[in-house]
Amino acid sequence: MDEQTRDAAKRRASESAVEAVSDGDVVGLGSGSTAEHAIRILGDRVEEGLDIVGVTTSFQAREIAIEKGIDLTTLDETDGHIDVTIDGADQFAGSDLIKGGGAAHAREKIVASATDSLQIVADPTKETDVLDTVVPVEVLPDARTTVANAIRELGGEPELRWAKRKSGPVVTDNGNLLFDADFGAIDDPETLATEIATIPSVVEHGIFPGYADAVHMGTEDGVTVFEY
Ligand SMILES: O=C[C@H](O)[C@H](O)[C@H](O)COP(=O)(O)O
Repeated sequence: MDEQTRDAAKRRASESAVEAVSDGDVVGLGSGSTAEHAIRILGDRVEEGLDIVGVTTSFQAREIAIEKGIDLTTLDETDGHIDVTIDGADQFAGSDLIKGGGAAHAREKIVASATDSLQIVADPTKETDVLDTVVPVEVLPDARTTVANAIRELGGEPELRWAKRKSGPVVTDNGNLLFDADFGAIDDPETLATEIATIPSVVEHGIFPGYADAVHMGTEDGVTVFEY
């Protein structure tokens, strides 16, 4: 699938997911290139009269939402409740997800866990039978060596994520560092999720076991919707 076809598939997935949003909803706004389509489409609907407020998951999502004129709020103001969230994923195996390719997974998990209905938008390159892409792990900077050792003890190979146009590591929106940890095929995502979460000073990791309520997978000529 070339980049243009893939981008069109991402947009089709987003058009489908936006149908899950109703007037009056508090909407979680995800991060990444696929969720960007969804935020832009929602912005167009708001201009046509759709009445929603958004809760953003990253600096990126906030910038796009502001540009598109979507009113924003916070989880503190909505009593920790979100009706529907539209977000992307790096991989999905049924309702199990790996997220954080854009380093936004900590805020994304806060928003997802506060959400009644998590709608995932993806293109076909994200679908897999068994999760096997790297797991992003956000850590407090002082703990990078101890967390790296603990990841190795769990069978993973951690690599500090390096910035592309800066000499040094990626620093998350929360001011932390990030490992991409290669665990190979992850047969039991729920157990690994719990094990990584219990490492001291891990802020959040990118395994979202059983989180998706629906995955909208854009294809070359349509959309396949998986509901869980
Ligand atoms: O941290 C980033 C998020 O988890 C994204 O939703 C995920 O990486 C998918 O991004 P994209 O739609 O650009 O592939």
